[in-house]
Amino acid sequence: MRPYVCLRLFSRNATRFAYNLSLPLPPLGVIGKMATIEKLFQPVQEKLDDTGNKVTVVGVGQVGMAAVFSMITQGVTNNIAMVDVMADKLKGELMDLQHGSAFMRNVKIQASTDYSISAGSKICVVTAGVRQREGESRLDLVQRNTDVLKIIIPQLVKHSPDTILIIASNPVDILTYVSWKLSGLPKHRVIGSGTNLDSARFRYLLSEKLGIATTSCHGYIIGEHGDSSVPVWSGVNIAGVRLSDLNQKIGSDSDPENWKETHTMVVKSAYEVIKLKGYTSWAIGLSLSQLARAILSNANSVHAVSTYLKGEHDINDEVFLSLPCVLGRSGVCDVIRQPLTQTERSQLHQSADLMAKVQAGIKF
Ligand SMILES: NC(=O)C1=CN([C@@H]2O[C@H](COP(=O)(O)OP(=O)(O)OC[C@H]3O[C@@H](n4cnc5c(N)ncnc54)[C@H](O)[C@@H]3O)[C@@H](O)[C@H]2O)C=CC1
Ligand SMILES: CC(=O)C(=O)O
Repeated sequence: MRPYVCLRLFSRNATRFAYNLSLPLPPLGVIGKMATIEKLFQPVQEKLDDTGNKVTVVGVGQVGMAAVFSMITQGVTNNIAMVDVMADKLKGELMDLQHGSAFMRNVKIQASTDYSISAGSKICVVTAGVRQREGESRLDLVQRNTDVLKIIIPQLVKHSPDTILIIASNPVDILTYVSWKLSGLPKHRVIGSGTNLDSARFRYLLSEKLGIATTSCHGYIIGEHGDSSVPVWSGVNIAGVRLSDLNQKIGSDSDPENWKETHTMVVKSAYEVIKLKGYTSWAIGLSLSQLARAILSNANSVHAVSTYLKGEHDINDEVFLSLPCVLGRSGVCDVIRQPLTQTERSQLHQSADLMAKVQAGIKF
């Protein structure tokens, strides 16, 4: 196997990059014997490579690169490995980031088509696979992306047996279930990006309607990331003031103010962006970065992510859907027991039934 060459000898305390170059390079020791470098440094001890916060991102397409860019510019990690099947694309993305090294804070970035580069990752984010074309639903991608995960997941677990998987590839809830099955990891270490994105879209749209900051609008979308997602109108609040106390019909068909439309817009969001620019990337990249930060910093913060749902809200199937979860260093620590209305509960059950039906048709 070709060596991975870390260029840190040439850029001490700057951003560090490695790539499995097509030509074998001399080992580090040989580079280190260059006269100028020998004159510059008095070696005291070997440098440690482990930063304790390594994240691997599989798939350097629109979503993967938005996630990488968010994580390194927001200081979530300073140790990223990127894996994809397209060697040229990988190298191009690596070089492009490398040219930004003067603007970053000592980030180590590696890229390879070989999964050994992912070894020792605290988190592996999976964004590989096909995306929807205009008019396609997320569920239309299920078998194609299951086949992609069959290649990826065993490799990730082989090289990082203690890792936490964050799945973003669609249909994300089904593929989180597939990853859990393929990985053999405990359920708290397999997480789908789920409705963290839908909830963010919801909060943004509420903020536009109310004329206040997105961060001051509190509310969760649960269930499926996508068409059957469930808005928890009963919990939407501003500074603890529940909108459902002000408008008892909020979110229902009979609401004269038609707040339901806000959720409809959330569901349509991805389709609209895909129609306009071909894909969605920035918001999911930021969402993945937030989830990685929660885990790496052991934040015990609450996020709507896709998790193992059997036993919650009387769901009997082995499905992964989003509920608000406490995320920390070991993955999902708690599922928040939201009190749901009868309508919200029955919508969640419909999502679960749909997931179970789709899962039954998957060829592993
Ligand atoms: N969960 C969410 O909220 C969101 C999920 N997505 C999903 O994320 C996925 C990726 O979307 P984009 O980045 O836009 O697609 P893209 O086509 O830009 O990138 C996909 C990448 O996966 C790579 N890939 C394919 N097979 C692979 C394999 N076996 N091993 C390693 N890499 C492989 C491709 O070479 C490509 O670079 C899609 O399934 C999309 O639907 C997209 C947006 C939001
Ligand atoms: C594509 C997708 O899943 C999203 O942007 O919500």
